[in-house]
Amino acid sequence: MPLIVKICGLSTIETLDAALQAGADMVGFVFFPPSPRHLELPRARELSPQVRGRAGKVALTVDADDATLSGIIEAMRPDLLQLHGKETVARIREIKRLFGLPVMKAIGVETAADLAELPGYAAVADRLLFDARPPKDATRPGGLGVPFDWRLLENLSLEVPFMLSGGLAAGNIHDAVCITRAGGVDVSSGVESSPGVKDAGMIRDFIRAARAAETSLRGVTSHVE
Ligand SMILES: O=C(O)c1ccccc1NCC(=O)[C@H](O)[C@H](O)COP(=O)(O)O
Repeated sequence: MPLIVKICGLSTIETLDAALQAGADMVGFVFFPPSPRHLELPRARELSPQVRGRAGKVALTVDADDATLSGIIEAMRPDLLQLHGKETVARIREIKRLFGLPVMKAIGVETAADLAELPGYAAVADRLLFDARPPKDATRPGGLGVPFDWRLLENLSLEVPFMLSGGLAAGNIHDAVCITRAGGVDVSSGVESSPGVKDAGMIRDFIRAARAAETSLRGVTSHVE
């Protein structure tokens, strides 16, 4: 399966275009007011048609209520809901029932103990996203540009597809993919010149490096088989 590359936290026409032109498979939009990447609904409505079947549109929320989710879905018609808060298995089941959209649940990882909750989430989510567990005093639960110990995911066997995020950048994506064998990678801070400000050149470099990592991993595995 080809590596899925997701660029998250896009908020301008120019950088969204850079991600799409460079071949991003998914583009993410953040709906969380304390975030420097937060999008208001009119802006989401404006950017959404630009994606038009060129990539999967992902709406990222944090413990959003039904009315908030409904407004976002109406504004941008996402292909996937990324739930990046403390949503329980029961809440995910309810969101899927109410809105009929696939869900990617973010799991914060710092130690092996954080993987204990995986079976429950894997049973209900369509995808999982492993991100670094945020510090207790963080102002947001993700998009902090901090990696975790990828070796915790080594030899992970899951029925559901999973993606990797947290502090990824062009310079470390090769090791991240080779260690975790993740089916997808997700970046935000690593393609920004400052928090919330995406850089078109960094987006292109990241996608190029991710494709190179994918090719090199394929070479290794086909050699072993
Ligand atoms: O980006 C944010 O500001 C954000 C706010 C609240 C929850 C999640 C958030 N971002 C998550 C992501 O952008 C990605 O899924 C991923 O965590 C990338 O983070 P990073 O590359 O470490 O910035």
